Amino acid sequence: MYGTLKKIFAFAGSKEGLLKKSLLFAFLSGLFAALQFAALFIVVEALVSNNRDSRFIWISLGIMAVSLVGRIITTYFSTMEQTETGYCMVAEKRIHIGDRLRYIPMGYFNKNSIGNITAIVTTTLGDVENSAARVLVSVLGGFFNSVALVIVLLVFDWRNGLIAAIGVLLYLAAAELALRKSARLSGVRQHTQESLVESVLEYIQGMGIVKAFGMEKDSTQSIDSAIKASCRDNLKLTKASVPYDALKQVVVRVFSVLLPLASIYFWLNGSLSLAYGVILVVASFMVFNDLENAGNMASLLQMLAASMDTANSIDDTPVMDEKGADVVPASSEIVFDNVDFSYKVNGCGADREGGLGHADRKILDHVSFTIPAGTTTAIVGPSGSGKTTMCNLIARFWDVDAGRITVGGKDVRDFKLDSLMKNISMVFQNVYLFADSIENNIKFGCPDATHEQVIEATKKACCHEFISALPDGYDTVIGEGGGTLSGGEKQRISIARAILKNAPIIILDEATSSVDPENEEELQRAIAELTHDKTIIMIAHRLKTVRGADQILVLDDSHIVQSGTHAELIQQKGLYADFVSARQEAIGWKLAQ
Ligand SMILES: Nc1ncnc2c1ncn2[C@@H]1O[C@H](COP(=O)(O)OP(=O)(O)OP(=O)(O)O)[C@@H](O)[C@H]1O
Repeated sequence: MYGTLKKIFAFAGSKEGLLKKSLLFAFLSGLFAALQFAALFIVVEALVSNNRDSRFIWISLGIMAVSLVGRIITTYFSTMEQTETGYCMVAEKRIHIGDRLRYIPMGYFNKNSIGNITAIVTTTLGDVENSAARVLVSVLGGFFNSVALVIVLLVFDWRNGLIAAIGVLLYLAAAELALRKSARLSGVRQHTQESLVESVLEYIQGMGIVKAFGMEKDSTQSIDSAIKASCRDNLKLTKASVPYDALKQVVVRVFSVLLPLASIYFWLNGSLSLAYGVILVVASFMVFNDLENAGNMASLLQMLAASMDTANSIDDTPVMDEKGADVVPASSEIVFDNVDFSYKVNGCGADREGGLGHADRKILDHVSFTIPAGTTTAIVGPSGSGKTTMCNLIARFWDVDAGRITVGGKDVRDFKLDSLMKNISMVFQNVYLFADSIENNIKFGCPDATHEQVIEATKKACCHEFISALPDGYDTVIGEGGGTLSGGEKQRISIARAILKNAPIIILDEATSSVDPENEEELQRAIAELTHDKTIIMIAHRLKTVRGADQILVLDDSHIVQSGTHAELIQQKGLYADFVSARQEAIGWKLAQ
């Protein structure tokens, strides 16, 4: 139990002080409660000795009043501090996780699916938020109070005190056994809870496909089994604690009877006064009442500890930014120097410890090339050859396994991610827009931009007109993922975002999906504005774009198999010429028009 309590204090982080304050108030509340005991003693002794002096009644009432007011005030503050601790420490943790995720290699998101992370940030931390501080204060407060009462019993009559102490120790032993038993099961339950959230998310996200293929019935199978697993593990956890709960009950019941019986016995044999006897009978009920409350809460401790372990597990993932510095590169030249890269099947891309597992496929094998500053480089190659991966490595979504990638002569691993990304704008094929206003989506990489700057960017990206025509214009809130806009509109908004950011390097994944002619023309104009005077690396699908590039890199089978201008490559026999001649019938990549 000590380890679990320590974990909660550590989890509280900068809010540890608040937690301690809350405990202090709970402890004071216990002391005020014990005052009732003194008041009662005064009354009982007056009754037993037939003392009719009303002063005793007034003193007793006065003590009772102090006890009551003291309890109300201390309980109020203890509850307030608990609530604040719960919300604040979890808010801190959520922000910390959010920050950390920015610096974790993308491979982590493969291993730990989005559902898993969502479960941690919502349900797992929700449990901690609502109950960690309350449970801790109730458990520790309860134990403090019962120990304090045992001490009082020892002072009044050591024999009764000893019996109570044995009862408390036996109860604590049973509670510790219960905690140990639930430790393993709590972890399993935590895992099934995460799987449940994961299945629900997947079910909702895949609803469109499910409907399109009429698979509604089959698609619920995974969610059904996740619900059943969650139910099974919750039951297992509860059932596992039943014998220990019963044991705790036996201890409480036996000692609750034993203590008053002992007081009566000692009074009958003349070794205890009547007043002491009555007080000891009352106190014996109080000892086990507090202990029982604390013990019931203690069974939640292990579940909370498991939740905290899960939330902390994100901290164990190595981040990419630890050695980075704020670098302003001398130029926007990009160099791949003997780069090797493969996705790790059992780890993330940045994990370079284990070498290649048997199922790891090398995506890049000793790849070297230079993209001079201010030029356009088109990457072409069959589907799955690694074009996107190559672009993502420049932005350090993953780290290379061997060799190095430099920007302006500096290894990208020497940059802080923020300072690297100041130099790069990425325009993806699948645009993601946040459930926020159009203006905020455009300002995403540049939050300090003015409205005028946003309009200037949208005019260049050919999207000002359609945005202005929307009922709320730039304040229009778009659905999550940009669901309420067409593909072409989303693409142009993402280009406006990149224009506003004005980074010297543009990584562009050209749209393959057929855009209608009107959109197509506007899209090309937007791209021309974006890429003006920049260093561009693009995954090109259209022959027109490829032709205009200063350099074409043909990627196949983990190597750059050809490089040069269109005119040079078309002269050579090879993959590029084959692809150009195959045109529309191209096997994996399309050169439209
Ligand atoms: N996150 C990932 N984890 C594991 N393997 C991946 C991951 N992303 C891509 N791959 C694999 O790496 C290979 C290269 O993928 P990549 O997306 O870079 O190719 P591409 O040339 O851009 O393909 P396309 O033209 O179809 O978009 C593919 O076999 C792909 O399945």
